[in-house]
Amino acid sequence: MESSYLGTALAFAACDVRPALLAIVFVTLVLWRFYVFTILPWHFPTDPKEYPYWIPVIGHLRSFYKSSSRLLSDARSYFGESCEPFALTVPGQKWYVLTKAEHVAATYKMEHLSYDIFAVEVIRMVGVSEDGIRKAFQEMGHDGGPSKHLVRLCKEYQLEQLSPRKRLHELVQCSVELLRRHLAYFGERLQEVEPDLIRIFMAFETLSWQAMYQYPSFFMPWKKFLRTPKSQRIDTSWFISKIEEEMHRRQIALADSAIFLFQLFWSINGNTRKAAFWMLSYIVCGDQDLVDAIRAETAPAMSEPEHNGTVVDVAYLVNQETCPRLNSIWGESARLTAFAASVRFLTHDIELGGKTLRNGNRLMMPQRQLHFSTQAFGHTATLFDPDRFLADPSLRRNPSLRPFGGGATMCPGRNLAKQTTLAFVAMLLHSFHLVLYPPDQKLPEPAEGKPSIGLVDVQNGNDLRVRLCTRKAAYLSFSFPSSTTLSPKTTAPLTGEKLLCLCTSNPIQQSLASSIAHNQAWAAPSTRSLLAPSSL
Ligand code: HEM
Repeated sequence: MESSYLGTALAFAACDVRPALLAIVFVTLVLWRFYVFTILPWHFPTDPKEYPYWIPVIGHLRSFYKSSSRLLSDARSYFGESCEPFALTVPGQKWYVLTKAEHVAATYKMEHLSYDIFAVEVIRMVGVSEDGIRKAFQEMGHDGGPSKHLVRLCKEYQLEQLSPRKRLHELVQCSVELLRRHLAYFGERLQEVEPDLIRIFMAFETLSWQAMYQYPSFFMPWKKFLRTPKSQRIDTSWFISKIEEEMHRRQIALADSAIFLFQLFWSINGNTRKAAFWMLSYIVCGDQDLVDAIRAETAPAMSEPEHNGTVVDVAYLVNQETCPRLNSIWGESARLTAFAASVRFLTHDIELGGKTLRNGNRLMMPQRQLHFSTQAFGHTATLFDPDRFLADPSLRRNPSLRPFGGGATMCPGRNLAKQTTLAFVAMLLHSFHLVLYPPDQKLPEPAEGKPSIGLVDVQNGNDLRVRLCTRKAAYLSFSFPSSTTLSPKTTAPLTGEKLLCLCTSNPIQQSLASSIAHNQAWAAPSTRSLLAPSSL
């Protein structure tokens, strides 16, 4: 009898305790929130204000992974669109966010701010062993010069390979002349060891980081590439050969070297294909006059088929004077689709816009916030305007325009990306009539929620389908690799109308004609293309 009283009393107590506990937790959180987001800012008025959150340490983790760009916009409007530096906690780490062009420009000039911490985090995340990381960051003398670590050397070699006055020309020539046939950086060997590389790479990009943990075999092609005797891959670029020599000198294990090479492959190819996709999407979804205007403007750059030199005069295409509209569209599509952020680590306090940004925290400069600034780009900032940079060429130098980042980490591949993309777009428009099929498609939606390290991906299920009809067989005939069995002169399929999923077109590696010749990009409306991101 007594025990049943006790049981009932305990049950009541348990029932009563839960709401009481909840109340205590709630009151504690309210007090903590009041202290952190009201009292502390009052004590430290020059510290950037922090966007409030409810769960300590976790901060804005959930909203960040749901849509980082939405979180940043929400935070900005919370602070009244003031453009002052503000702070965000994403888990356990405080990030200062800069959305004002002047602050971003000032930060890019602070070359002493550190980036290495992020380089190590990424290398570790993609699976390089601790031994590989140690060897990569080991300072070693080189050719009698000062001691440098591999990541620094890699950057210097990239700059030499990609600088217009140095080795860029050879790379662009190779990329454009053999647009689809060559992996310009790695030569043909990489494609030979893994013919399915493009599809695997796009699958990787879709699954992003998860892919590396789930499929360690992903790095196999680069291992096979490294194992291939150099005499069998003499078309490897200068840059890749130098990095390979350096990794060998440092005795970096094969598995780690393969991951380093993969990372380079990723940075070289990941964004360029998206640039071509978005640029073509804007053009094809615009009106026919735009297509005609670009064709007329770029026509002098297209050489005659009998001519044995380059198919397309890239210098003519990238020149603002000779091709102002093409260049305007390049700038505009990069402005609208750049979703990355430059990042820095604060190794000491800095002053910016009257605020003190404290040592030990991280700094983020998100491009999208700058690119959608109505102050810089007017009330149409969120809309595509093909003539924006044509009407106001000074916008090209506006400090709010940062599709390639800036300062010490500014993208060294920007010239290569622009040249190959414009060459690809011009070749495509001169080779084909492009018609939306089905006709009522809208511009694909960007996958805004997905974190990006460059241009935004397309939203799942948003591929654009176009019907291609050949205009000039001559350009196509150039596009065919000699190895393909479908010779340009004899191939029947090219005379008819065909479907191509634009997403499949990797301008450097795959090329339009190769896609068609290998039947990879053909897709009946009911058949999902193997390569379309949404089908992976
Ligand atoms: C449209 C195409 C491309 C876009 C939008 C793009 C964008 C970017 C951005 C935003 C950054 C970070 C900048 C910063 O932190 O401030 C970056 C860095 C980098 N990009 Fe690109 N990129 C493109 C193409 C390329 C190509 C073709 C290559 C190589 C051939 C390349 C190589 C690199 C490298 C090595 C870095 C790291 C630089 C460093 O840490 O110092 N990118 N890119």
